[in-house]
Amino acid sequence: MRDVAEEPLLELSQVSKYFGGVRALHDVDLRLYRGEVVGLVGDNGAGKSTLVKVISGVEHPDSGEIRVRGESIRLETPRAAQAAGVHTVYQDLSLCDNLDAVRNVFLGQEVAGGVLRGRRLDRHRMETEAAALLDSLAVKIRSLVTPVGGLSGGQRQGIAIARALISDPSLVLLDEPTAALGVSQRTEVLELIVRLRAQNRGVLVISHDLKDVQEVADRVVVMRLGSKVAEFGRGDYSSGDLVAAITGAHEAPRDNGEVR
Ligand SMILES: Nc1ncnc2c1ncn2[C@@H]1O[C@H](COP(=O)(O)OP(=O)(O)OP(=O)(O)O)[C@@H](O)[C@H]1O
Repeated sequence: MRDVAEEPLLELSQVSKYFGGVRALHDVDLRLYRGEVVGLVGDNGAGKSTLVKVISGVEHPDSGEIRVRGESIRLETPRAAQAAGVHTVYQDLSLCDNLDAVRNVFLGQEVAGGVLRGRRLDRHRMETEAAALLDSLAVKIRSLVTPVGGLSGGQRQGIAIARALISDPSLVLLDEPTAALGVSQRTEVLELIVRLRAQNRGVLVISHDLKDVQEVADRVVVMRLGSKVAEFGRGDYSSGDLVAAITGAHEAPRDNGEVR
């Protein structure tokens, strides 16, 4: 059933997480809907990674509730998160440079002897499916059968996202997808994000790059010291507003928005 009604795909209520005496997350509320891109920003140590880990089943909240499509759920493991339709692409992408794009797209999902969702997969079928996934993201790779080590950062991100799409997740979490990329590759990756949204998935993007976030996000959530401190809709904020929320300043700095 399609939930075109306003039921959030993902809803966090009052989620807190401690590491010993460190309060990494404090009563965080977050909603994510289908077909929207939410940017998650904050200074170092703000709690972004912890939040992503909690949503991806890597860490477990000490208190609070997580709902997926309205149902309260315990995301005990990354596999449980994936089964709930949540897939995370981490910054390191976890690609095997010596393997080709097809093998990378299926990496870790062929463990049961090439069986995917109950179907046995042969190489030909894997090639066809990998090509279709990459196509759906408009990722252009000259050859699917050469090692991915020599591909551009944008293409590599495309392959990692294609791999995420094998399980047809409704929510994709991207951890710093544009970090360390040149201008044209960043544009490619922002286009990938737009495609994920067009596929009616929810997308949560962690980024330090406020320009990228402003460009691609329908909403921006700002974290500071473990708490969600602000939320802005597209077009409802300036760069200065974002910087002020991130740093906790009451007024935007006047010196070109440089973050200290
Ligand atoms: N495994 C851990 N053990 C102890 N403290 C942790 C652990 N993971 C995170 N923290 C602490 O929790 C707080 C939030 O960290 P987190 O990594 O979530 O922030 P972040 O916003 O992702 O920062 P960055 O942008 O630097 O990655 C920090 O004070 C951090 O030191």
